[in-house]
Amino acid sequence: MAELTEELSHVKAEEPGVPKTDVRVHPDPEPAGKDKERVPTVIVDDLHIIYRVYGAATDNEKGNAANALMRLVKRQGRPQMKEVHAVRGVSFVAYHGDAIGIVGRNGSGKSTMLRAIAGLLPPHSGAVYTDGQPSLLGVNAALMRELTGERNIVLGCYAMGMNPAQVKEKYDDIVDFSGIGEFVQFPMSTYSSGMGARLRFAIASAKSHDVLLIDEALATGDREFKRKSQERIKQMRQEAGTVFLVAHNLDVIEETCNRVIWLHKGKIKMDGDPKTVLAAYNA
Ligand SMILES: Nc1ncnc2c1ncn2[C@@H]1O[C@H](COP(=O)(O)OP(=O)(O)OP(=O)(O)O)[C@@H](O)[C@H]1O
Repeated sequence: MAELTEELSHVKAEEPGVPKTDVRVHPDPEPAGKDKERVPTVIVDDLHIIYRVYGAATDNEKGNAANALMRLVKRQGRPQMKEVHAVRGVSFVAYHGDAIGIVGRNGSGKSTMLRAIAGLLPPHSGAVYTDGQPSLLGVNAALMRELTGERNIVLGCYAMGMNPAQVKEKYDDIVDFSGIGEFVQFPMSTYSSGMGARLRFAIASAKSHDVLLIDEALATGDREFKRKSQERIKQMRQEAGTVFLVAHNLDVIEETCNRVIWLHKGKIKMDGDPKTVLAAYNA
């Protein structure tokens, strides 16, 4: 741990041409953890993520029925490849105890950045350094729809590294927290999207995470569930993890986070305390 911390601070010190942030209100906010140690958990260094989309139409080849039919008759595919530059040179450091809200308009790169921090998308250039295992909790996180909630809880807990005794100990708490009641015995394909999201959040938050990434998970819950999940996030912060939260509901971000990063067209537009950043974002 000490070695990694030293290595991370070394990397930060060497940053060459970063950051290209428009505004840094408070670039290194005080960590919210008990010990107030400034231990970096995530360093994002001039990160670029580019998607390659194969078979995309060229600009002069509009996607209409006549063109599609012609290609079908000629048995032509669409060999063209287009690039979408979703994250463009993002740099920041997150610390133990931070709960960081990520805001931005649709398509600004929020989910892409979370997936990159989780290690699910390789950087085109730049790098992400994490201290500990990041866990991404998204609305579409992979639980198995054809299996019952019960089985998904067990599998999800195993996937997070729990042993059978720990799963047994946490099981009732997960079911209670999710509020899905007797639906736990039904396949997840019978759940509403809100029920599925609640169960995913309950599973993921049953364990303390080094770095927990939450993508819109709170958006689908009802008022009571939102309150409970905010409490749980606060608790996870105190347990010294780092939480990233992407949500369009700015009230949730303001109440839950101690720092907000505003992404705009793949770049950081502002990074600082929630009140200041959200006021600018709303302006
Ligand atoms: N799998 C993909 N393949 C190609 N392009 C993608 C893919 N996923 C996202 N993009 C593009 O990358 C850009 C950023 O998308 P991203 O989903 O990260 O934005 P977002 O801020 O999370 O949006 P939203 O608020 O709508 O969820 C968009 O232009 C989007 O079209």
